[in-house]
Amino acid sequence: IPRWRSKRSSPLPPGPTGLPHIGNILQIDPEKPYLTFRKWRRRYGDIFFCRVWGQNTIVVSSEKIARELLDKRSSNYSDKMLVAESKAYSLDFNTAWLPYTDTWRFHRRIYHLSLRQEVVPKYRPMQLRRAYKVIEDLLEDPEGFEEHLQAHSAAIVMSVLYGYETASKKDPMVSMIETANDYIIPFGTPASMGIVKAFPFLLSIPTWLPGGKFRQAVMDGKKQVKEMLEVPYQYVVKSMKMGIAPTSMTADMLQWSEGKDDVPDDFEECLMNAGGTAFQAGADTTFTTLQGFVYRMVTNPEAQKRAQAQIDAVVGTDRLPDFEDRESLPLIEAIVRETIRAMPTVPVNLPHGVTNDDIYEGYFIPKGAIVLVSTWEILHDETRYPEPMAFKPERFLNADGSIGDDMCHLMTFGFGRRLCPGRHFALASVWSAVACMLATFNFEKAKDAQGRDIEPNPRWTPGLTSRPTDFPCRITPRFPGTAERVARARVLL
Ligand code: HEM
Repeated sequence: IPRWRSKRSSPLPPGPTGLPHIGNILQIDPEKPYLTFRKWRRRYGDIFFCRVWGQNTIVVSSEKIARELLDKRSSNYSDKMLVAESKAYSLDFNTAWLPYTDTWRFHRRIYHLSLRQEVVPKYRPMQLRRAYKVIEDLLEDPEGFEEHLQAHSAAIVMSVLYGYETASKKDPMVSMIETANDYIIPFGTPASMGIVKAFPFLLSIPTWLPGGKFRQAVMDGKKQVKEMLEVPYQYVVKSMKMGIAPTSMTADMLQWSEGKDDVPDDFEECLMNAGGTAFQAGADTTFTTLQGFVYRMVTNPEAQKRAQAQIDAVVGTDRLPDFEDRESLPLIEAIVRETIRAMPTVPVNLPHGVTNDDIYEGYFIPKGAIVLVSTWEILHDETRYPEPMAFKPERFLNADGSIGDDMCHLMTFGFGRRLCPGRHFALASVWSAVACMLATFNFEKAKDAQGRDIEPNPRWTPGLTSRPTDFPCRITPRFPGTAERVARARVLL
């Protein structure tokens, strides 16, 4: 592939040679792309160039370059590519796939009005109530922890978006959304969209031909997406008519729009789409982070004990931690940060599209390219984090035990104008669940029939988020009377 140059003849960043048409796709580890990027970073440096299905791709592995391009030059680095392809899949409802347009800006306005830092504290009682429910679920069925954390994350997000209270087991609304997710997640990756870009006939062949299975899946998926967007929205509209809708992003925005004259014509569609996006963006990510926390606790008993001792000293054993305690519990904060540093929830950031040709440090960055930030690589830089593979929450503490000012965990929420609008809410959800679980349970290795520890050897899920799964562990209450403690906390909430 010729390394083409700009008029000013600046070279593209260096990078691996690829094959015609498909580029470097076969060289990239599909499950752990950040490991391939690590190899290439060592060879080519903090900014390198590759092609994925003919898509020019710039990969950034340093915070300095990510900030320079995506934050400081954000007006040029906030677009999206594959716009026609995402439409073909009916994924163009999703904020994260929208190009840099007024529709996208209005989606961001919705999130800003309802999820900004000053607004999210109103959801704290709900977040705590949901954290108490996790304690109850773990008391009843500790082995099903993965399922409980997943249900918890979905519940908390359904509540903030729609004021919808999920039923305890297999909620019908959540199941419906998850069915749509089974379609959206595999189809929604840049690689699968790239396949359609490369072979557009896949979407037009009759369904009964062999390749037609693909087309059938897309057709079914479109129906599921439509349902996923409309049903929860209609639920809020109906609850509002009945005067029983609790506060939520959708209810607040419907109220906000009443009597306003600067509301766009497609307001309803935007609100539906913003809700659908935020469920997708928020439930799986929160679950992934909490699952990562459990794994780190099982494998790092010392860190766990120190955090529990701090909770016992600050909170005591009568009540449960609440947000008022947050500043007095620096170790909990440090554990959350280190959990995310050790395996960022989103290890490689979502693609940002380049609007106009640009030059960075003498390298040409072509219009139409996408920029990926390898967050995992930045957070495993051994010059910044010695022994990067070790779990050490104390990295984030000052010498006097107070929390330090390295907020690197925020990088897992992205950069620039596309930065995750749900981050304040998400971090509060994670904090409350982590603090409540550590106050009440020990997380230990499971034992085999001979009473020996079973070393957890999790599988890390591939995809946009990566979480440890399929590892056994033993979750036992730290004190007798935990159920009563939860019941008391519930009354006092
Ligand atoms: C631990 C939890 C979460 C993580 C790690 C996370 C991470 C991310 C990341 C990496 C992006 C892409 C940013 C970029 O392109 O630079 C993103 C975008 C987004 N997130 Fe989150 N997120 C989380 C929770 C949430 C929650 C709870 C919500 C809403 C309730 C949410 C809503 C969104 C939306 C709407 C976008 C698209 C933004 C855009 O393209 O303009 N996220 N998130």
